[in-house]
Amino acid sequence: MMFSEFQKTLQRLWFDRPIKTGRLIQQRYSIIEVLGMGSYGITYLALDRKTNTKIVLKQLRTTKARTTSGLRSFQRESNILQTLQHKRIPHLLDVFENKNGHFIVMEWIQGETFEDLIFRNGYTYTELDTIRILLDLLAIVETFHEKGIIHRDLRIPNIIERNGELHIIDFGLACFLTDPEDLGPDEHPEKIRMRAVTMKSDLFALGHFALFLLYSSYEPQSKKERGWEEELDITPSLKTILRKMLQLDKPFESVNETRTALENI
Ligand SMILES: Nc1ncnc2c1ncn2[C@@H]1O[C@H](COP(=O)(O)OP(=O)(O)OP(=O)(O)O)[C@@H](O)[C@H]1O
Repeated sequence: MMFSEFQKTLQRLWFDRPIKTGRLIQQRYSIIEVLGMGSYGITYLALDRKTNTKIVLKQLRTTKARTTSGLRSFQRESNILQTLQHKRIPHLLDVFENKNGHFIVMEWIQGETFEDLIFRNGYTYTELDTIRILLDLLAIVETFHEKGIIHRDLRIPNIIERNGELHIIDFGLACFLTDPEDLGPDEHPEKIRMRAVTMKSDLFALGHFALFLLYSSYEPQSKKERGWEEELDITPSLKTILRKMLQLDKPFESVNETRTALENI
C-alpha cells in the first residue's frame, strides 16, 4: 500500500469510528448499539430519552461530511423520508447537526429482514406466497413512485416483516426522478438496471427479490447449475412476468402494469 493510501485509511478509521455505546447525543439519544456501517453512514439503535422509545440514528461519516456528494446524499435521504409519510416506511423523526456530525433520526422497524427470514430462520416461500408478497410491496412502491421517488436498493436486507406487515427501509440510495443520473458509462449491466434513474430499476430489483423467495424452497437435483427458468418450478405466467421485471423481455413501464399482470395469474 502506498504511504498516502495508508494515511487515508488511517484517517478514515480514526475520523469515522463509531460513537460509543451509552453516549448521549443531542442531550436526548442514548446509543445502544451499532446496527451497520455503510459507505456513507453509520447506523445506530438508540434510546430516545424524551419519548422512551428505541429509534434509529443515522450519522453521516465524518470523512463524507467534508465532501459535497456526501452532504448531498445525506440531505437527499432526509428529504425523501420527509416526503414519504407512509406507515410501511420509517417515519423521519428529527434531523440535526452538532459537533458529532450530521444525523437523521427515524422510526425503528423492529422486525426481521428477508435476509434473516430466508438465511437464518430457513423460511421457504411458494409461488403463491411470492405473488402475495410482491403485490404487497408493489402497493408501497407505488406510493413513492407517484411522488417521483425511486428506491434503487430494494434487496432482501432492506425489506422487513414486522407483525406480518412488510416495510421498506434504507432510502440511502433513493433519488427523485428529476435527479441527474449518477452512473458512469462503464458500469456493470446489472448495476445499470438496478440504479438507473427510472421506475424500472425498482421493478428489476423486485424481480431479483422474487427469485430469492422462490429459491428458498429449491433443492438442487444435480451439481450442474441451470438458469432460474429451468431450476424453479413455477408457472409459465409467473416466468413471463419475471422475465419482464428482470428486463430480459420488454419491461413493464409501471407498478400498475406489473400488478395487473400478477393479479391475472
Ligand atoms: N429504520 C430501520 N429500522 C430497523 N432497522 C434498520 C432501520 N434502518 C436501518 N436498519 C438496519 O440497520 C442496519 C444498517 O443499516 P443501513 O442500511 O443504514 O446500512 P448498511 O446496510 O450497513 O449499509 P449500506 O449503506 O451499504 O446499505 C441494517 O441491518 C438495517 O437492517
